[in-house]
Amino acid sequence: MDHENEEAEKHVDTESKVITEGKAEVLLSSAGNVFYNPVQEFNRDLRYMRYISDANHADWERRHSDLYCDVSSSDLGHNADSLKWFCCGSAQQLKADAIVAVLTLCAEDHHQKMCEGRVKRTEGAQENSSVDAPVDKLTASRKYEKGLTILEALSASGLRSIRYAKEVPGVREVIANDISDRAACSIRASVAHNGVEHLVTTSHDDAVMVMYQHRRPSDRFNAVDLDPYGCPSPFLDTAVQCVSDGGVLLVTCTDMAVLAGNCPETCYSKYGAVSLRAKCCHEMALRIVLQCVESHANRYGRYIVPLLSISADFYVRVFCTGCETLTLQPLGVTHQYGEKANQFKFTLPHGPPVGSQCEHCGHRYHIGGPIWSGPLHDKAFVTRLEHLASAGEFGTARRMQGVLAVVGEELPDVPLYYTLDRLCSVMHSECVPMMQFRSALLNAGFRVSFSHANPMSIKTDAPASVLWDIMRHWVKLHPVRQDRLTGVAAALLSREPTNEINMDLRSDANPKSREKGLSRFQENPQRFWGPGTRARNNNQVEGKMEKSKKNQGKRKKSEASGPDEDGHTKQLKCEEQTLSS
Ligand SMILES: C[S@@+](CC[C@H](N)C(=O)[O-])C[C@H]1O[C@@H](n2cnc3c(N)ncnc32)[C@H](O)[C@@H]1O
Ligand SMILES: [Zn+2]
Repeated sequence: MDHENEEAEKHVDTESKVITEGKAEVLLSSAGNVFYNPVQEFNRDLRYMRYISDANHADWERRHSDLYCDVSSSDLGHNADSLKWFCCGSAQQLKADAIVAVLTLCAEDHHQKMCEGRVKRTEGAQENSSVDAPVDKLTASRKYEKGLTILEALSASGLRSIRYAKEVPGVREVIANDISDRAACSIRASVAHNGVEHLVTTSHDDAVMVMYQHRRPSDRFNAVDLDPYGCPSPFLDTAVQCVSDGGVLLVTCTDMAVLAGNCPETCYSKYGAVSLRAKCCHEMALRIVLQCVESHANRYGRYIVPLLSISADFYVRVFCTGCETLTLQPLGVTHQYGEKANQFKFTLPHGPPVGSQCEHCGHRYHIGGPIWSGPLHDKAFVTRLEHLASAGEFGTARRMQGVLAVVGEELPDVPLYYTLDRLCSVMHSECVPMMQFRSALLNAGFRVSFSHANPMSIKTDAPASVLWDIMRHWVKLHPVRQDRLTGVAAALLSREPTNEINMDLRSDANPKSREKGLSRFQENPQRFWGPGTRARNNNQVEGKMEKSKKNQGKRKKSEASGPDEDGHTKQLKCEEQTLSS
């Protein structure tokens, strides 16, 4: 046994517990000085799902051409896809207040290739639907000299890295890094315990340094996984530089309270965007993170393509005084010209899109953002993940299928959403059955979908005036008590509807995922569900972290308490009524 392993043995004492997840076993000291949160299994499961990136990845092609020499290279775009079976999907954290974004990073000069690749793939999609073949020839736990390189920058127990090694085919090296000496020892011991020393390298360093040392294009990683305590901002500048072109960055944020509008000023200082306490705050949180990563990437002539962006479903109370109508103001306008998919010109938009007072209720506005307003997910990527999830090889497969199905149904071009319970509570009205509300939107010629972030969400391209007219129509049929007709409700109801509303039920109002009875929205899975606490203080760095713990503790309290009891109960009651009908 070498010196490092002896050290590892010392730290992982006889009291240590063995935790099994997927094909990995990690040894954790019973002192609790290394972070491990069992409720993140779903998150980790999705990361191990092999997937096909949307990027036309020349580097990947070069590295793997001899691995996959039996793959025809006639359709470069499509085969690059096939070659890019990869380790990590991403994910919904089964914890409160967490979001995850999986992005492909590309250099800007890569854009043209990518656009061409996209077109080719679309054309060839039918005849090439069996893309699973090449990766199936590879095995996990075996080292491929030209295989994938993966960095788990903040590894804690090393569990993810070991699972990457044991469950992902075609890996060259996984670096499991952590700044804590206890964590590093624990990783070493678990790596030896699992017999994956040939694949997993333990690194005991500051994640920022590790990533800076891999900025050169030839040294970059195919995948970088960031799962910090709270906010990933300190790591983003280096992370966007050390991911290869078409490679993947996985970002987890557990400071949802900050992102969801509880501390807009903190959000601005960390993410460069103001968060809002609105019902759509979870999607807004994702969009804030995406714009933050994108702005870091842009500094280095790179851009992002979001593959999957998931928010854990957690209720946040809203204190806005008006009707909460949303309006988006673009910061730039893109015009396509010419025949080619990548020929754009950019102009400044006109604005602002609203007056000083809301046209529906007369209240004033809050301004939040900037946010990423493009698609949150890549459809092809999500479809692949759904296929893999339905193969059912993961502990959380059922949840995966449900969440991915809702994600796949989300309207890709409609940022943010309303929630039906909130529309009803603004009006002080009886709850509208969800299917009836959705039918009214469809009958009026608009599109509607759920968002995975909220079971009561209404994501639609209908203007707010149509939503309020549906509510006015509903209130005509189900009158509100006179004594409740005050404030915002009175202002909204003082106007006659201008759109003709038809609430007749339609079968297409019921999405497939709901029809199939999939487990679409997460439930609180167990006691102590949440982001997990930091590992116990055991070195200087963690000592420093402790100092800020007090402040975080204060914040956590408000996060953890989440919804107020009344609000939550009321929402659930309304949900039960509207969803069941
Ligand atoms: C939330 S835990 C990671 C959990 C892990 N990814 C999992 O799935 O179980 C965060 C880890 O980041 C480590 N850490 C904090 N700052 C770091 C830094 N600058 N460089 C490397 N590791 C760091 C901590 O020691 C801790 O183990
Ligand atoms: Zn209003």
